[in-house]
Amino acid sequence: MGEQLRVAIVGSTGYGGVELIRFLIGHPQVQITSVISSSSAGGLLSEGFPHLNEIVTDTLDGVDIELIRSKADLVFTATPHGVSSKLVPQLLEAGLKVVDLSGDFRLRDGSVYEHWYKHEPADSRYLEQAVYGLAEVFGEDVRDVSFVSNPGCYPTATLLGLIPAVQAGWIDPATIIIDAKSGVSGAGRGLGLTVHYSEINENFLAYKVNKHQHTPEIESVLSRVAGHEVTTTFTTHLVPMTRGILCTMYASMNGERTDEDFIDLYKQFYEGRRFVRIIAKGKWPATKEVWGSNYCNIGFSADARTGRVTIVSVIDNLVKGAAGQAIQNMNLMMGWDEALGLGLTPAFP
Ligand SMILES: NC(=O)C1=CN([C@@H]2O[C@H](COP(=O)(O)OP(=O)(O)OC[C@H]3O[C@@H](n4cnc5c(N)ncnc54)[C@H](OP(=O)(O)O)[C@@H]3O)[C@@H](O)[C@H]2O)C=CC1
Ligand SMILES: CC(=O)N[C@@H](CCC(=O)OP(=O)(O)O)C(=O)O
Repeated sequence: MGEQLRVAIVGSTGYGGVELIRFLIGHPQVQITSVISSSSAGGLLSEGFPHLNEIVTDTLDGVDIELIRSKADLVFTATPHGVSSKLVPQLLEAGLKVVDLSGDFRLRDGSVYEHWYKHEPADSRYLEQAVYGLAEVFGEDVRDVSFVSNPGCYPTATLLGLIPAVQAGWIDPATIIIDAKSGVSGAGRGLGLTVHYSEINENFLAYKVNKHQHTPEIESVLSRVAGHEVTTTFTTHLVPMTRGILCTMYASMNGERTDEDFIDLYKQFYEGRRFVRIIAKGKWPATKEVWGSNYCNIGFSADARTGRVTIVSVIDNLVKGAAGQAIQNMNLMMGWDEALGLGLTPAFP
């Protein structure tokens, strides 16, 4: 075994951060050399996360660029929107490789970011430098680069489900409707009324309707694939479960297609990509089939009666939607097998 890559995690006390740690502990080419917290430096990570007791014994470092530079070669920034935009440029200037999990570098146009995220955008030089890491589609772009912007959780499930059909011209992009549902860990570890047990338990609600910050990310990628501007209706819902995203997507078909046609098209598109699984005809993906794993499962029904296709995709928001895809991107950046360290089997039941 060659020398291991030294990795630091900023935001290691958040849900994305601890999920990165869970996978990176088993990564054969990586050593975690710094777990970082802006509010608990000097404390033990495992104090707040007893599931890591006697597994991770590290003391939390503060956010100190010089210290990070001395300890690490690559940094995962699992930090909130508005924090990454300021922090990542400093890490890049220090010569570090970066995979950012936030939304701060996913949109090239700073004014679009400001409109949807309500934060000041990052400097345009760094927005231009960021490579969008939807691994199964743009994985080649990521090879050998030093800065990857990890896709959003909803866009990952949505785009993996839509891109092959849009690229083939089998659906009319103008008719796409995306009906997305997420478990509450998608909102992070911070406390708030919407994730309060007594308010989300036995409840089910739509939120950010026509205002969700992932809308421009989905539209810009679909526009890139379609070759013309695409707008979509994208509605998010909160489900009383911990992990998982399920997206149901509808679009009008161009021409007559069967379920088998869609299955064949998608199997061909994702050939050799181990983390996308196309479900057999007549079956529908469920979030439990991907729980705790980096898989995305996709199923179809092409309806001759309405001329529309229904596409359903599922991911674990914390894995394929965040930490897992970030590690997949690191693997691609380093020229390694994309599945390294990503333990393939979902937890069931
Ligand atoms: N949860 C999910 O399913 C997904 C999340 N994401 C994105 O990943 C990022 C992390 O999300 P998630 O882990 O859920 O969020 P959490 O709220 O659980 O964690 C964020 C962490 O960031 C740290 N942090 C806060 N402010 C600062 C700061 N100024 N400097 C450095 N660190 C700071 C906090 O730790 P401390 O106070 O210890 O520093 C906190 O634990 C976000 O941008 C989120 O949008 C992306 C896809 C899916
Ligand atoms: C359930 C829930 O609240 N989900 C979050 C998902 C956003 C997220 O995690 O942030 P990114 O934009 O970095 O992907 C939301 O809808 O805003």
